Amino acid sequence: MKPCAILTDIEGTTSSIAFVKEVLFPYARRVLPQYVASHGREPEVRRWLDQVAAENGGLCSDAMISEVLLGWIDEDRKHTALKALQGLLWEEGYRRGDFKAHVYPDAVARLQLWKSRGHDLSVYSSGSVPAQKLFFGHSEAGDLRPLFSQWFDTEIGGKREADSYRQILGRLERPAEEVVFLSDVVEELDAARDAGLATVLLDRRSDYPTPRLGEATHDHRRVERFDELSLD
Ligand SMILES: CSCCC(=O)C(=O)COP(=O)(O)O
Ligand SMILES: [Mg+2]
Repeated sequence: MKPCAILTDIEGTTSSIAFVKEVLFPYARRVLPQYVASHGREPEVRRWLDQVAAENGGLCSDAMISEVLLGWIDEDRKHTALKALQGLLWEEGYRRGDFKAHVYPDAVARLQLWKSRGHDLSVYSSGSVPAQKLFFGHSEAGDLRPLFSQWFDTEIGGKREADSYRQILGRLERPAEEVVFLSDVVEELDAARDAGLATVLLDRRSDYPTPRLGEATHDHRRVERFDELSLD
């Protein structure tokens, strides 16, 4: 088979939702107020804090901005500013070895196989690109960053918007029919398909105890594990 490109989501697809919700988010919640107080004047941090303040009626203190961000963590908001800040917060935790990122063993094995067969692998996640690189650089299976050639986050556009996938196709320099998008979220797959990509729903039993079977809820190809997915 001609080598193709695989574009994969992270949370719920290569990796468990529980790890993100039970390890990463509580860690970010715990360290955020102190981090904002200590690093809030650094331009890379200030840029995002100012964006949050402006979008919330011009919040006038960093303590108020922190409160908004803590609320967004609890709501699992996929806001670009929050995601960028979370990447900065997690950096020290990964470096200190406080946690390693979860990646399902079936995903690791299949990604390695596809890579060895010449398929091109890229990531598209709501997590910021630096957060994605930390995640795969400090995974339970070791440093998986060399598997991936390109990384995309919501700076290219929202994951439920077809235009984001059109932008990504331009960066991959491939026709849509050569690209397969893997995700656990039906609305993301709908948007990718609108842009012409092939789509596969990852419907992992540990994350989604009630199977999202076809017809009534979606009409994407559905698998529960990466090793059910053959590209050949
Ligand atoms: C890779 S950063 C940690 C996960 C995260 O914060 C996130 O929002 C992941 O969302 P996804 O688009 O990968 O489902
Ligand atoms: Mg996901």
